[in-house]
Order: sequence, then C-alpha cells, then structure tokens
Amino acid sequence: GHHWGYGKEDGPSAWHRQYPVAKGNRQSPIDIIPNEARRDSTLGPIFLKYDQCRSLNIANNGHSVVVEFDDSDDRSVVLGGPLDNPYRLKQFHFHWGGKGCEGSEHTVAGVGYASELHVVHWNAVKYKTYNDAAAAPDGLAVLGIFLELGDDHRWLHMITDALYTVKFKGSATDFKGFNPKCLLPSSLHYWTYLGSLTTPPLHESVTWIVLKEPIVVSEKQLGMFRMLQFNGEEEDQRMRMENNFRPPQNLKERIVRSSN
Ligand SMILES: CCN[C@H]1CN(CCOC)S(=O)(=O)c2sc(S(N)(=O)=O)cc21
Ligand SMILES: [Zn+2]
Repeated sequence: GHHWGYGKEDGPSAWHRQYPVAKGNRQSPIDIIPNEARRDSTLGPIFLKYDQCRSLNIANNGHSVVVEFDDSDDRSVVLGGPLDNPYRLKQFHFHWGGKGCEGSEHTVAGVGYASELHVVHWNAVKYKTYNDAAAAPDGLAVLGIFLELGDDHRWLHMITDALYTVKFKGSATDFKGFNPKCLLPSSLHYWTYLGSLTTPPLHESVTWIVLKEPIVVSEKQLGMFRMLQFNGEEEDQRMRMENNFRPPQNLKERIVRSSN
C-alpha cells in the first residue's frame, strides 16, 4: 500500500491520515526549553549496562540505518533515572539532515543538531514481546543523543565503514561485536518526558531520555549516511536517504524534567 516517508506527499504532515495518533497528546519529538525544564531531585542517574550486549546486524529499513541486538535476555539494559525497572536494549538508529542542514528530531531552545541517535529499549519485565511493549504507555525507553559537527568521531567509522553494505532498503548484513557505549558523550545528564515513536505507527509508548551533551562527528562521517537510499535496489527511482526526521510536535500538557 501507500507507505509513509519523508517526502512532500508522504511526509510528517501527511502521517495523521493513516496514523491519527499523530495529533495525540504525547507526540515526539519536541522542542526542549532548558529554562522551562523542571529540575527534579528525585530523578537519579541512568545506568547503561551494555558490556554483555550482542549486536547482530546492521540494516536499511527504508527509513534509517538500524543496528539490532540480541534481546533474548537481560544482558544489556538501561535502568534508573525515570524508569521503574530495567529496559532491554533492542536497536539503535539515526536521523539526519541534508548537507549543511539540521537533521535532529528534538531541538533545544529552537536549535537543531546535525543528527540524532536513538537507542531503543523495551520493558521486558512487564511485556512478553517487543511488539506488545512498543504499543504500551510504559513499553519503551529511548535514549536520544545529539550529534554535532566537528572532528571525526573515533568510533563512528565502525558504522560508516559498513554503510555501503546496506545501501538499499531491505538490505542487512552481519554486524557483530559493536558496543553502543562507544557512542556516548562523557556526561549522562539528561532531560526526560513522556512521548511517542517519532515514526509511524507513532505509538505513545516512549519514555524519552535525551542526553544534554552531544557527541561530535565530522561532516565527512555524517555525509557517509547520505550514500544510503530510501529505495530498494530494484526500484527505478533513486532517492538519497536524508532529512529523515520528524519536526517538533506540540508539548500539550506535558512537562520536561531535568536530571541534576
Ligand atoms: C521505521 C520504523 N521505526 C519504528 C519501528 N519500531 C516501532 C514498531 O515496532 C514494533 S521501533 O520500536 O523499532 C521504533 S523506535 C523509533 S524512534 N524514532 O521513536 O526512536 C521508531 C521506531
Ligand atoms: Zn528514531
């Protein structure tokens, strides 16, 4: 059927037709205004237990490039902060702009970053399957990490070197031994709020944990993501994968909390 995308006809402003929750009360991303975030002393630090994580593959799903993990046990989890129990690492992926344009989904006081990394975790304590969790109000916890342009990132090449193997939608290749810990900034201070998936089906199932400190990558490294294509290898129309971000949505009756 007519699939959603990021173009003029099938992009974020059209998603509400097939996914009415797009106009819901806890949609993501949002513009985060630091001065209006509530500093909450009951908010403890987050802990990322990734040392036993097992990456499986890297894939192009026609919307982004995704690295998936073995989530058959609690070997790699995020816990603490706003979370009532550990959430299991499932995958990470990116959103980015066109050359020289902003491409993050969350913005900070109206300012976007070049890109945004999402590390997706699910509540396997309360839900039997990932699919169930993805549709439940406390089902997912996504860590958002901003990417700003500067020097080369010393570990991102492990991902950009693999991008040529997943150029087209529907391609996937083995990607073992990658630990997302190497993509974290030095500080784990964060903002947190209740939101949604930023792509269809836009389920309002995400506790967002957005790190305040960006990581730095080079324009050259980020440019490698733009070699990816939205289309499959067999499709005539070649569409460069870029600007795969949803703009900020209405905060409605929500508050953003800030870790200390
Ligand atoms: C292209 C499809 N993207 C989604 C696929 N999934 C949802 C459905 O799964 C059963 S998901 O849970 O892996 C996530 S997380 C995520 S974001 N940008 O908010 O972090 C988007 C999606
Ligand atoms: Zn995302």
